[in-house]
Amino acid sequence: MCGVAPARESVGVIEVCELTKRFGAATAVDGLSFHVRPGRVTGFLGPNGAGKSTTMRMMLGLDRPTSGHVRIHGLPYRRLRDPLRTVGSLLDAGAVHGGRTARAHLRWLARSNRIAERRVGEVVERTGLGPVADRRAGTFSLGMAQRLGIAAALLGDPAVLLLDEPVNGLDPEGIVWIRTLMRELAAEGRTVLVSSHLMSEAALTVDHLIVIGRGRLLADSGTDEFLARHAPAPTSASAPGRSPGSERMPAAPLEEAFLRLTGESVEYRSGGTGGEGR
Ligand SMILES: Nc1ncnc2c1ncn2[C@@H]1O[C@H](COP(=O)(O)OP(=O)(O)OP(=O)(O)O)[C@@H](O)[C@H]1O
Repeated sequence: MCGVAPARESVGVIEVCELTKRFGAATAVDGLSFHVRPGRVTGFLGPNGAGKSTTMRMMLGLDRPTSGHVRIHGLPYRRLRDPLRTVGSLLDAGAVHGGRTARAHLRWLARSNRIAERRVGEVVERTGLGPVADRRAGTFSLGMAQRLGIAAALLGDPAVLLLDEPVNGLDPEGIVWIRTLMRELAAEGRTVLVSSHLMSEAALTVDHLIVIGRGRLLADSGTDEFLARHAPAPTSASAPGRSPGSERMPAAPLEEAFLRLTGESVEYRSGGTGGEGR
């Protein structure tokens, strides 16, 4: 899994290889290895504190791994020639200069990353920011700030998107919108990695699941396979629908399987040798 893949097999792929991050005595990420592939929405799931944000920060070169590495398109993030045009990310929607208008913020990002100015209008349109684009970002609701963060992520027309809890702060209409957008982005052939601590939310959107608990990999499988393997009992739910925004998977059994799996990991850790990890 951690070998160097031929360049053509790395296009759009995020390779996480034996990744570990310690903060002092605490282990936030513990020997994680998985691949995220293009053309589908991959859910990155785990309970609060499982290590999702820390892993995503290492993908973006914002945190340095204690050991192991991440490659995107076969390279560490810092060695990508045009990072914003390769990887778009939404980590902290609040990280915008509050005194600038949304449009000015996007223009500034475009200019400083050699991105064509016309992309600003395109992403404002795609994220529904039109009516507020000329307002100062400091006055935005959390939902609008989320949309601005997503507009910034899409600005460079990147092949890879990393979205950390993108539904946070969105109202029901916004949630349906982001779900549909993620499915469209995957259908365009992009790699979409979206973190959530709610399986019920992810179940409606993702094709593939990476589940972690206490920094360790618990599952890496398609949603159908995950359900078959971990759900407690067969359900009468019909086969998953595939149209954007529709009910894709029976959420309740998936939620139950997720709680069971992550619960087991907590039990295993606390009942283990003790003193290890966190
Ligand atoms: N800078 C830091 N210094 C110390 N500990 C940290 C730091 N960043 C994260 N941690 C710890 O690492 C662990 C993993 O945190 P992380 O934020 O990656 O989890 P998460 O899965 O994203 O959680 P959530 O769903 O709550 O956002 C937690 O125990 C957290 O307290």
